[in-house]
Amino acid sequence: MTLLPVDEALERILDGVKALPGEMVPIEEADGRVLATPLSAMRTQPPFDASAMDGYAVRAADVETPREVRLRVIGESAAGNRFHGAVGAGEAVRIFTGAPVPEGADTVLIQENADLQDDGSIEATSTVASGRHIRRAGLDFVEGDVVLEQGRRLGPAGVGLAAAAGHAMLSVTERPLVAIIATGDELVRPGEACGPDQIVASNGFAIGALGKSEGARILDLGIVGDDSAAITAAVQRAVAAGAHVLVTLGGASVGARDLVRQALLDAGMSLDFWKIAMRPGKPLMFGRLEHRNSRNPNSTSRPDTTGTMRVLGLPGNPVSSLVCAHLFLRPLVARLGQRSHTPDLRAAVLASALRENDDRRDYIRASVASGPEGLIATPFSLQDSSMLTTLAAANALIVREPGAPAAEPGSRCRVLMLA
Ligand SMILES: Nc1nc2c(c(=O)[nH]1)N[C@H]1C(S)=C(S)[C@@H](COP(=O)(O)OP(=O)(O)OC[C@H]3O[C@@H](n4cnc5c(N)ncnc54)[C@H](O)[C@@H]3O)O[C@H]1N2
Ligand code: MOO
Repeated sequence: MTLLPVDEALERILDGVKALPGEMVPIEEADGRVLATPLSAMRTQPPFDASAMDGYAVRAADVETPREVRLRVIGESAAGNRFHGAVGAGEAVRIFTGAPVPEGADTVLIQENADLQDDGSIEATSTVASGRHIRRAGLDFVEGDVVLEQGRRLGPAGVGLAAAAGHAMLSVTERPLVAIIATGDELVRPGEACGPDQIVASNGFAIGALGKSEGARILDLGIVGDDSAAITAAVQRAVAAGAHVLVTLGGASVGARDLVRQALLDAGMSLDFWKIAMRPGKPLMFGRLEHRNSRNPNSTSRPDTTGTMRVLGLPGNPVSSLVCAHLFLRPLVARLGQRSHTPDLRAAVLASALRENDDRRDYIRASVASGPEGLIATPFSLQDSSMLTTLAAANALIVREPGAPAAEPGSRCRVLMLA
C-alpha cells in the first residue's frame, strides 16, 4: 500500500480551514492572544516634548560658557504637572523625567551638571547641546500609526504597547477549542494507583501543552477505556462543546482493540486519510465531523463557527503522538487562530552515520549544536517511539526523506528545530 506523504497529509488537514472570527477582550486578558485587526494608536506617545532626565530645562545658548553664568530657577515641571510659562534668557526650570519641557527651553541640563547656589539659582558645570535629553512628541508613535499588525500574538511588550496606545479592549481571534480524548484500558492519570498492567497516560498533557503554546483552549475529556460506547460518548461531548479540533490519542492502529476510528465513523466522521508515510506516526488518522449533524440540541455551549470539527487521531506511542502534533496540530491551531505556523527547518551536518531510509519520512530525535561551520546534528542511538526521555532531550528532529541513501558523518541534513 502506498502511504500518503507527510506534506500532502498536512495540505489535506489545512484544506478549507477558515480562521475563527474575532472577539473583544479587556487588555488584562490579552496576553497570548492574537490580534484580529491591525491595532492603531489612539494617541501620540509621548504626547508632548518630554524630559528624559532629571535636571533643568534651559536654553543651550545660556550654558555655552560653563561656570560663568548663573541661571535663575523660575519654577518646576514635574511628570503630571507641567510648568505653565516660558523659559527666557538666563532662566531655568527645574524638571523631572517624563515632565513636559516648557516653552523657550531647548535642552535639559542634567542635575549632576548643575551646581545649586544658596540663592536658589544654578551654575552649569558643563555645556549641553540643543535638543539633549528631550524625547520629542511622537517619538514612540503618533495617533493613527499602526503599532501592531493583524495576526500578531501578544506577549508582554505587545500588551504594554496596546495599553500605551490607549486600548482598554482589544479585538483578538477566538481561541480554537481543542478537545482531547485519551483511549486505552491500560491508562491511569498521573498520581493515581497504577495496576500491574497499567501505565500513566502522558500524551494528553503533552498535546495539551503544545496546543496551549499555539494559542488553543484545551478541553480535556480524560481517559476512556477500549470500549466503543465510551469512546462515542466522549466524542459527543467534544461535539457538544463546539470543539474546533478533536484529538484522539491511541487506538489508531490495526489491533482488535483499536476502536477509535470505527467509533468516530459511527459518530458521523468522514474519514479523509488513515496512515501516512512517516516515522514515528504512521497510523495518523484525519477526518471531519460536521457539528450540525451531531450537535446535541440541549447543549448550552456557544454555536460552532466553522461547522466542522477536524479530527486528528494520533498514535498512542508518546513520541509518535507529540511529533505528529508538532507537524499537524500546530499548523491547524495556528490557521484557525488567523496565523500561519512556519516550521523552523534548518540545514545541518550529521555528526554520525545514518542508515538508508525506507518509504517513510523519518523524524529522528537529535541534539543540534552550532559548530565552526554551522549546525551539527547528533542523532540519538535509541529511537523507540515510546521513549519520552529522548524526545525531552532532543532540541531537533533530523528529517530524512523516503528512500534517502545511507549518510556518512559530515554529510548534509535537514533539521526541524523543536521550540
Ligand atoms: N501490526 C501492527 N502493529 C502496529 C502497527 C502496525 O502498523 N501494524 N503500528 C505501530 C505503530 S507505528 C504505532 S505508532 C502504534 C500506534 O498504535 P495505536 O495508536 O493504536 O496506540 P495504542 O496501541 O493505543 O498505544 C500504543 C502505545 O502507546 C501507549 N499509549 C497510548 N495512549 C497513551 C497515552 N495517552 N499516554 C501515554 N502512552 C499511551 C500504549 O500504552 C501503548 O504502549 O501501533 C504499532 N502497532
Ligand atoms: O509510527 Mo509508530 O509511531 O512508528 O511508533
